[in-house]
Amino acid sequence: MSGSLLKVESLTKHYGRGTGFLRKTEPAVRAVEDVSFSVEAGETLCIVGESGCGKSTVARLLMRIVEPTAGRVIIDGVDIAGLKSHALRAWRRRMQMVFQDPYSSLNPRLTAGQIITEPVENFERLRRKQSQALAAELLRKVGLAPDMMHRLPSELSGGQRQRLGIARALALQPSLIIADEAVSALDVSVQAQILNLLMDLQQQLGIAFVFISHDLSVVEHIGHRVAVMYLGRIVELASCEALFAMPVHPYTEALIAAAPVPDPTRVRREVPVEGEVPSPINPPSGCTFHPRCPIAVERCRIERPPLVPMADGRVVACHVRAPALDIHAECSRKDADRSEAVNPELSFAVGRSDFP
Ligand SMILES: Nc1ncnc2c1ncn2[C@@H]1O[C@H](COP(=O)(O)OP(=O)(O)OP(=O)(O)O)[C@@H](O)[C@H]1O
Repeated sequence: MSGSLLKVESLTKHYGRGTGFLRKTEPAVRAVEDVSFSVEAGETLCIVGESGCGKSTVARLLMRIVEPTAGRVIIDGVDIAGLKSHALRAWRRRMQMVFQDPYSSLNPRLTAGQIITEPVENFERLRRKQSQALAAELLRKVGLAPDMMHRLPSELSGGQRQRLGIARALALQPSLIIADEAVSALDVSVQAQILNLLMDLQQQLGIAFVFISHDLSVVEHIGHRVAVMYLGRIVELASCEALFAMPVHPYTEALIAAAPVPDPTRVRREVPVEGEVPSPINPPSGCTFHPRCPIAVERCRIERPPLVPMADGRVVACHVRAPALDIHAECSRKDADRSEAVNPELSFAVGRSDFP
């Protein structure tokens, strides 16, 4: 995985809550805990999970809008934590963000043309003709007429504004775009247009996406791989195809079962997930999903399950469905009994790992 465009290693963010009543230090919000993944050039990695599971905090950590409590974000081999202002600015050209709300994320006083060219003008001076040509080119790229460059955001529809947000993100020719709920505020038909536009741009320009969404139908449409988050942690990371065909973690299974099925011929198992999402201030012991899990066993209450690589390349954190093997104990047993060449139980654990 050394050639990954983006590598995230054990990323953790605890939001401090300062001192409260009677100067007692209030416990931190454990928003993101030990999150690791990688993204290849031209790939779309989706991050899904219920509200409050830490998706947007991951996005903010990737963009260095907030500082991590621990862990590393490495882009093209460079750890962004070590970058000082000049290098950080240069690096920011490579990673851009598209936000959920196309209404509030665009400056209402600037024209579409100024909005698009502003990021470039932060780095270099453009002549009037150059900026007009750039705005026209990028508007065309996102399916808008070049003469829209003279309009204000208030004169555009929701879908047109989101296209404008994408054009702005493209202006610096990034290799990675972080899209945080980028289509959630749009009508379903406009959502499909924007998703198709993002996929076309990926094909043409080889851009990678980290696509954050709570909507599984959107993820199934656009994703190559999917990371499922629960209470700040990744519980399953798999190819999109494998995840939807056969979810392994009981939380993934419940999320997919709860999502509306667009195809009536496709039957999904009913897997109810009961109870509320616990607080990230005082998360449950062991597997944090255990209080809501229909298949939890005693071990789940005590021990946190590690992410275990499976034969099809996915990683899953579940004591029941993906039990971690004690490889050392297994090897000693094998040394003692050399008559058996291959252990069929061990073979499942050898697959492509998403650990950096
Ligand atoms: N600045 C902050 N200070 C304290 N706690 C925060 C802060 N930002 C987020 N949190 C908490 O961190 C946790 C994760 O929040 P985050 O916004 O990352 O979740 P999310 O999965 O993106 O949710 P949503 O889908 O609702 O946007 C939540 O419990 C949230 O309340």
